[in-house]
This record gives sequence, structure tokens and C-alpha cells, in this order.
Amino acid sequence: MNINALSYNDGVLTLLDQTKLPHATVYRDYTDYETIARAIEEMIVRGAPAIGMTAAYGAVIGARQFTGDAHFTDYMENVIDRLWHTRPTAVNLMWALNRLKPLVRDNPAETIQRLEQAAHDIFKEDAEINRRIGEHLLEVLHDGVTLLTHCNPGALATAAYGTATAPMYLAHERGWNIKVYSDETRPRLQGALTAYELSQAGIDVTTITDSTAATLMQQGKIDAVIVGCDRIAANGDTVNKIGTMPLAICANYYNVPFYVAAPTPSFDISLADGSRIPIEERQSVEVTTLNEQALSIPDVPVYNPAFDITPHKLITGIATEHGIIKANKEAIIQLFEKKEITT
Ligand SMILES: CSC[C@@H](O)[C@@H](O)C(=O)COP(=O)(O)O
Repeated sequence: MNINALSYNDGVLTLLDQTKLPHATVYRDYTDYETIARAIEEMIVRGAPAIGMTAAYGAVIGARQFTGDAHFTDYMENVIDRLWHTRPTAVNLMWALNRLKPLVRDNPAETIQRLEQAAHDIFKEDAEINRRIGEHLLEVLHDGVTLLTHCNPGALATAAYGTATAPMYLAHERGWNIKVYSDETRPRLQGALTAYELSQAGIDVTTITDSTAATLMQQGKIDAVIVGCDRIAANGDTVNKIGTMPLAICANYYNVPFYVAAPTPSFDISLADGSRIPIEERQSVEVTTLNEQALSIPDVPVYNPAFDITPHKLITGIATEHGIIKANKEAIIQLFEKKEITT
């Protein structure tokens, strides 16, 4: 697995343009926080952990752009505010910026050094967190397993391994025979990214339309569903890419285990339940066109929420870097109190 969605070197952030994948591999260099903010909005970079890390490096680059014509801390507040408001749902974005905010000092040079270190730490931690999530999930899987996933919770959405794809990469490394079905994920087709990165790694992956998932479960062909997440509320309700909740309902009906792969930065325990999580609505053009070809007649109203809320009762377990926990308030409180994890 050798995919870098983002990398940073000495004031230059490089993003792999995910709007061009899987047909073209285009890397773009960024030295300006405003264009980094737009890259998040336009989904050149996407996936909860990746946008958090991009925002962190965006703040570093913002600090480096300071020209001395304002008070530095006020200037940095504006930089962070701009990055904060790029996408509303994935809490990893706010989590990363909240980690950087207290490191801002009056002195720009000192701040750049501190922010750069913090952004590197977040990046390194993300890869390790995902590897550990993968190891915990392998404990409930087996050689020969067939999995279903949705969206792209993969290496492209993280520093490495992905979240829901981490057990797939680790199983493959161990020589397990695994098969993965990847929902195409209307309307942005992130499932094509999953198919791209898993097939690059030599993992057996099959693309299906979103509406085929139920049929595969009915046919008894899916051993477990594993998805990523953008924000988990204190009671375990989970917000992930639109189309996740119907999968959970279907998995429940057909008794298929349904796991959410969740780094702890994806939890928002300040929100009691999923109904309080802001759900991004994106432009109608994402639904009405494909590669600039019209799919619908003009002027018909479109409703295009980017995420849905899976009720915690439908979730078999939440796989974190500390272990697999139950999707309920007690287990989540325990997780954040760093007490013994219930599995
Ligand atoms: C490890 S990524 C988990 C989620 O961020 C992923 O499933 C997802 O919903 C991404 O949404 P996107 O709109 O492509 O940023």
C-alpha cells in the first residue's frame, strides 16, 4: 500500500487530487492557506482524517505567509477560522485545529515551529491509530472473509492504511484470502477510490451499485460490513457518508455484523446524539451531472445531503485504536476516561 493523499515538506503541502482519480494521478502543490481551504471544499482532498491533517498543515502554511501587517495572533485566528469553515461534518477537522490553536504565540517563527511539529505528530499518530484499528478488527474476522464497505475509508482518506480498510490491508499482508465489495457511493463515487486503492494493493475487490448491497446480504454473501465515520456522538450514533444508514438497517435485518472503524479524533462527545451533528448539504450539480454530462433535466430540485446518521443500536461494534467497544454511551464514556475497554 503506497498511496500518499497528502505530504508536507518545508512549507509546501502536496495533495493527490482525488477528483481526478482513478483515471489520472495528479499531485498539486500548495503554499497558500486560502487555496488549501478551497481544496478541502472542492474535495481535492477528502475523508475525515485527511481533511483534519490538511487543515493542520494549512494553518502551518498560513503562519508562514504572515507578512507583518497585522497583529500575528489575530491573523492566525482568521487563518484557523477560514480552515475551520471548509466542511462542517467531519469533526477531525475541528479536532486538528483545536489541537493547534493553543500553540499560537506572539512570535511567528516560534509558532511555525510549534504548529509544524503538531501537524507532523497528528500525521504520524493517524497511521499508527489506523494500524491498531485494523489489528483489533482482525480479531473478529477470519481467513476467507467477505466484507462490504461504503465510500472511501481508505489510505486516500488517511495518513496510511485507512480506517475501515486497515483490516483489509493487514489481512492481505498476513496472506489471508479476503474479498471486498465496494459500494460505488453515489453521487461522488468514492467507492471507485476504494476499488482503485485495494486493487492496487492486490486485494480482491468488486464494485457494486449502492442498491446491490441489500441483495448480497440477502444472498448470505457478506460476512461483515465495515465502514468509516465522520463524527460519532456521545451515545454512539454515527455519521458517515450518505448511504451508510440503509446498510446498517439491512445488516441488522439479515444478521450481518456491522462495524464502524473510528479513530478517537472522530468522536464528538460534546454532542449527546447524532441528531445534533451538522450534516453537510452539497450542490445539486453533484447529482444532476456526471463528468459534466447531464443526468437529469435542468431545474428539477435536488436534495443532496453528503452524510447520514446511523442509530447506535444498529452498530455491532465501534473499532477504535484502543479496542472494539459497544456503540453506547457507557462504553464511550469509559473509552474517554481511558478505563478498561469492553469488547
Ligand atoms: C476514514 S474516512 C471515513 C469517512 O470520512 C468516509 O467514509 C467519508 O464519509 C468521507 O466523506 P467525503 O465526503 O468523501 O469526505
